[in-house]
Amino acid sequence: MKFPGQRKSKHYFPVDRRDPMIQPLASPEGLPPYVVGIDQTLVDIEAHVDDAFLAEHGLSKGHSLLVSDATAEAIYLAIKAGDLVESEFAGGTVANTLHNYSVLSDSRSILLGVMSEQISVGSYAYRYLCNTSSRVDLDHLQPVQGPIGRCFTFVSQDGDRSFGISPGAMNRLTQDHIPESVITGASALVISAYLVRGEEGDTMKASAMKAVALAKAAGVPVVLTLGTRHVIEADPAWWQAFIREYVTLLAMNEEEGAVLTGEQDPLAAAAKALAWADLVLCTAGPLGLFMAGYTDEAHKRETSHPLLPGCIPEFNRYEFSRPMRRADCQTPLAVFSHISPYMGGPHKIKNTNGAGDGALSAVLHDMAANCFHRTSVPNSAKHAAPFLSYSSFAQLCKYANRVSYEVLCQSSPRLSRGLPEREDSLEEAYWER
Ligand SMILES: Nc1ncnc2c1ncn2[C@@H]1O[C@H](COP(=O)(O)OP(=O)(O)O)[C@@H](O)[C@H]1O
Ligand SMILES: Nc1nc2c(ncn2[C@@H]2O[C@H](COP(=O)(O)O)[C@@H](O)[C@H]2O)c(=O)[nH]1
Repeated sequence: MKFPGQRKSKHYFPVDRRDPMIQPLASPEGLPPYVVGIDQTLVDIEAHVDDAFLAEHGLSKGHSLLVSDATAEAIYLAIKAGDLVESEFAGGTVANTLHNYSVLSDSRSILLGVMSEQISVGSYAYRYLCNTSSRVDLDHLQPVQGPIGRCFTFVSQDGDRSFGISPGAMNRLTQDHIPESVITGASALVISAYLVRGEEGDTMKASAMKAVALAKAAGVPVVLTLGTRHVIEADPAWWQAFIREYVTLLAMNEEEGAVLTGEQDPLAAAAKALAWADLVLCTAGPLGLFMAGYTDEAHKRETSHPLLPGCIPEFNRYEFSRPMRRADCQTPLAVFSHISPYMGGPHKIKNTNGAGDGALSAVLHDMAANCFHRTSVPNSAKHAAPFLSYSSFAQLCKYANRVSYEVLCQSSPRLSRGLPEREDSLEEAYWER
């Protein structure tokens, strides 16, 4: 496993070097960690359109809506006829996150979902497989009759994107394709709110529920990304109860946070969501991102950064602490952190698609690195308490933000490579410009 972000030596732990303190990895528990995720397998078909096109096809700007087969066909014909298709690339919010996690960490992740049984060269299923990192293990995908999903991704002139989803067979994952040992052996289980959005007869929701129940019983952190506000606003109370019951890490953007919590301010939304989740990542577009979580009073660490104003005054005071589950804290202390976009954001944003997924993959990488370090160096002072991540809230924000920046600089939501090797430390890259 590659370390999350290049650091100065004081932060560096030599997981790939011989070290007398490192215990031999003899037991099956000592195998390298992996992250497992469940997603609707779909391909993003990107087209640049104006707002009139969205209105004509009943799409909602900035959101993801299901479309009927007839609408999908009309859209497809229109974008082909207008020569508007920019790219066709593997997508799916969880699959993007796993792909990016694997690229960043150079480690294995496992994707659960469906895949067309018959694949011909050039088909969407073929493209999906070609565009997925070889570090993402696809061996557990369920073979199905019929096509995977299509996600028409419309990029507007202002860079905003809207999705029209033609599901195909993407919601047909059945419970017998949720292998118990794969879930219980993972460093984290990643799911999205999209998984509950199906039609009569779809089995995806029940399969996802089986997985989260297994993860909870095994103490595996469940990571939920909200995906789009439409799914949440249909029943915020159901989601609050679901998060309280199952979710360790909640990832959302400020819009999704607003419908879940009723709070427009991303910091206030993150703080409110702490009533249900242990750790919250709330991205806020040009405002950067916020993290909220718990640490034990005994392990709190004060920041050396300037204290920030906000709806919670000096909210970042303890951002040098490391996140813990609330139930693992004797005296839980709520901790908050914020970071503005890396370098103020790219000079030119190519595509905001997947910027939030990118941030989440960085946090997952840090969590998995923590599991790896715990197994490799169990006596390390780093594991004096059951922390959820290797790094502090402040450092997690920095890394997540850095990865989002990388996604904004390219046209696909999936990283084509890891972070630049010559970036000696995140700090230096920040301050040297
Ligand atoms: N317009 C922007 N300018 C600078 N940074 C941005 C911009 N939009 C997004 N980002 C960066 O990408 C991250 C995730 O973006 P966001 O749009 O909030 O996620 P999502 O894709 O989930 O809606 C932000 O936290 C920020 O770091
Ligand atoms: N699994 C699903 N993924 C979806 C759906 N609608 C959109 N998406 C994917 O989201 C990413 C962009 O993520 P964001 O962080 O920028 O919002 C994109 O690649 C789409 O494939 C869906 O219904 N299900």
